Amino acid sequence: MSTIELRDIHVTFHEGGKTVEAVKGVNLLALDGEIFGIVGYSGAGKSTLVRTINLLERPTQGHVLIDGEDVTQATGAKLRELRRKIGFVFQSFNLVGNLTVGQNIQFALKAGGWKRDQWHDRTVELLRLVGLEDRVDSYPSGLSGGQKQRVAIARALANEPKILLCDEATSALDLETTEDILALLKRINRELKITIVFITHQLEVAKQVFDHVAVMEQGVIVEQGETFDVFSAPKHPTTKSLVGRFLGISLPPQLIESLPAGELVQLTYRGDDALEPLISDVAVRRGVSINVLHGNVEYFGTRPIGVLIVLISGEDGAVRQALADLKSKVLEFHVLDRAKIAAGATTTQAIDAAADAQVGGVNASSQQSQAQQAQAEAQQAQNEQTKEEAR
Ligand SMILES: Nc1ncnc2c1ncn2[C@@H]1O[C@H](COP(=O)(O)OP(=O)(O)OP(=O)(O)O)[C@@H](O)[C@H]1O
Repeated sequence: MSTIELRDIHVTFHEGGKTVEAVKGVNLLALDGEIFGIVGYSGAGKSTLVRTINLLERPTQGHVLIDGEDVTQATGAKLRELRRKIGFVFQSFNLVGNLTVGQNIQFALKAGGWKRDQWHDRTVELLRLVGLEDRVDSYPSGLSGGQKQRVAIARALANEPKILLCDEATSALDLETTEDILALLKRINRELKITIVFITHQLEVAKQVFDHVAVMEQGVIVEQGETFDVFSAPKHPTTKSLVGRFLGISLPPQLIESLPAGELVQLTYRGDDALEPLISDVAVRRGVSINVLHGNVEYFGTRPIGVLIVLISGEDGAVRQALADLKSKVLEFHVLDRAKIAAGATTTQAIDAAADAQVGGVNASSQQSQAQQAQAEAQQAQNEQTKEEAR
């Protein structure tokens, strides 16, 4: 097991006269034996950051500490030793096509200084670990995506690393194969006590295996903490958007036309909170009707996060009070733009549209009050001029 600490990491690229600050002052601590996830949209700087851990990318500034030792300046034998301690699994598997499965693994064993007479037993041991002992003589072209990734994982474990870095390791796989690979990585993490840093844009992955998670955007970590805490109460717009897209449930556009008048609202809540009694309580107390139109619950580890779309109808003042009651009790509360959904938008787009309309409304009303004030000032100037003329 190993801890990984990144202190104030910066990575700046200079390319074709342009400067790209891919990572800007990242601090991160992955604990001994945990699975630490980094999530974010494409271009956020995740790959660049994770590559600084084994110095495939040298930080422009900052420090990389493995088990408390500052390795940032490691070169030569020290660097080779560091890389041996850290396995790497890529999205595209990176197997050598003209070598068999066994030879791909032996390539790593040779690089790691294993004696030739140890290769066979070690290869069998590794392939057994990933459930592919019968494919030692197959070529990568004869394997499925999931099998290729299993071989890549076996190869990454060849030199008994203490740390495994996974860069979008499941992004090229279908859902079922993703689950198999995640289960394998989880087993490796627990049984071999290997610390894993896993980067992905898929919350489907994050929710299943990450102990802690950091959310990255434009080279900085915008939020980090225990996975359930971060995703059940997202604070930064990027985290909200990732969660919104993941939990987002859509209403069929045709449904909107047949809905009675009322406010359409999306509520996100901790799935172990009792939301149904709350909804009926609010409905009775405020004298409104609240219809549940759609719902979804996702488990982050063993803990659920739920999302519901409800329609609240009744007298205007009562609906406003009901909205306020619900807003104070849930994690996230969004009024949906009905027109957008009727036009085929997802609920995430409808939330954004409603928020824009609100901002527009504020602007519009402030523009209106500015116009009223200008009119009042003009009227006052006119009055004073009239008084002046009268004198
Ligand atoms: N070698 C490089 N030279 C110049 N710019 C680079 C280099 N590597 C990455 N970048 C830039 O750094 C930024 C972050 O890229 P990075 O690949 O780390 O992001 P990411 O979050 O991993 O995204 P993706 O999942 O799409 O790879 C991008 O703007 C990218 O174009």
